[in-house]
Amino acid sequence: MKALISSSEASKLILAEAQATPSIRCPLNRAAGRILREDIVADRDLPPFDRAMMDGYAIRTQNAEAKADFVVTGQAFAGSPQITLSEATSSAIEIMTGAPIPQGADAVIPYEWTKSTSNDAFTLTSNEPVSSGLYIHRRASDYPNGTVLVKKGTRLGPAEAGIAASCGYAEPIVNQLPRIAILGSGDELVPVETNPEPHQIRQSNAFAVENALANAGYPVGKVAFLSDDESAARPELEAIIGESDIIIISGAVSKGRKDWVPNALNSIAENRFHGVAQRPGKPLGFWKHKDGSVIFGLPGNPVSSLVGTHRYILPYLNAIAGKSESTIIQNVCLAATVQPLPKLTFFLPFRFNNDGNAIPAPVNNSGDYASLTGTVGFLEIPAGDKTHQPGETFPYYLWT
Ligand SMILES: Nc1nc2c(c(=O)[nH]1)N[C@H]1C(S)=C(S)[C@@H](COP(=O)(O)OP(=O)(O)OC[C@H]3O[C@@H](n4cnc5c(N)ncnc54)[C@H](O)[C@@H]3O)O[C@H]1N2
Ligand code: MOO
Repeated sequence: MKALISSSEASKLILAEAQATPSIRCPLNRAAGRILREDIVADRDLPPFDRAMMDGYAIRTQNAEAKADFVVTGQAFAGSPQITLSEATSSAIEIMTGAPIPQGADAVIPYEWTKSTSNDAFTLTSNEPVSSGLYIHRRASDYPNGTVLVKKGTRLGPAEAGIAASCGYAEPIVNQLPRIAILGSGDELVPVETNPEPHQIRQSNAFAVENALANAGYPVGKVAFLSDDESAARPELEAIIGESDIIIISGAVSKGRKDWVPNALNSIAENRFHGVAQRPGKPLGFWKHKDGSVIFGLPGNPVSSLVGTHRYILPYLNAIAGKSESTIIQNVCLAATVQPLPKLTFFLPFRFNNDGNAIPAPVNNSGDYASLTGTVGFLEIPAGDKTHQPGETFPYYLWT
């Protein structure tokens, strides 16, 4: 490891390598979680016609004021073209939610406000005021044709997918997904379904990191394990680098005798940094391969791997995807005192209290992943000496 660099410097060096992935058209039903590379523009007024907001009767309000009996002269259904309310006094059209308001009608009275007097007649029984426009969702009252409804750079969540569909975007232009590989390392690791020997542990980091990425919209294409024996593992490492855009190696990046990964990477890729003044996750490293792929070396301790993923890898993925909000980092108020670390940026897990302030929830050490459950993410506390007081604000990152 070289001299430690600061967390913000590490982030800058990583983001300096963030080149946008190509834009592609993707069928809407497979675009969930992708980042829009085009604006979604209304191709018609929203709503596109005056539509009924209740099941009931479309009438002229002047007749309602007279407390007249109404005669039903027709029916209007959603999906049927607009019809006309006859000019005869007291005529009404029975109408369903979503149907076009008949020509000549200016209000919809819900069934609940009426009583049938015969098969095709009713009276008004409610004292509710019936004003012009009642239960009519007016054409263009939400957005006129041509309005940008969702901006380029937005993640396609459920609402955005619905909006894109209603505007005719069957195949919106979105980010192409990078090919991501996660590599675990360490001879102590055994598969999750195994009964470990006393000196073994079940591998957990790849699951945690893969989950974090998948939840954020970045599915992982490959997960593999490297042995601590460099000569056996190195060809596999090189093959995986050759077929991936982003390689995340968890473990074997520190100073142990079997921590061969950093030197191996140094010989095949350019090291941008190795060692960050932070806790947890000090031995974090970052390499750029000449064929364009990037390699993150996450420290193997589970808390360090997860914090590094959220603090550095997800912002990189958001940047290459073109996500516009990726640069916005929110701040939260402390609900309790926090002692910073003198020389290291401190990533401190926390929970929200009922007021939305942060209750620190420190882990025992960076192997203590069980303490993360119940936390929502972590605070970023800069290096310093002075105890921070409740009410002071700090940036935070949420688990995905
Ligand atoms: N002399 C020094 N020793 C260490 C330093 C240092 O600066 N000088 N840094 C320490 C810090 S901080 C960390 S963090 C660790 C990181 O070490 P490695 O990245 O080399 O990780 P490993 O040694 O392979 O593993 C650490 C720990 O995590 C467990 N592990 C690894 N992979 C997984 C996995 N996939 N699932 C679950 N658990 C995993 C592993 O068994 C170890 O217990 O180095 C310190 N040492
Ligand atoms: O910095 Mo290491 O990630 O704490 O154990």
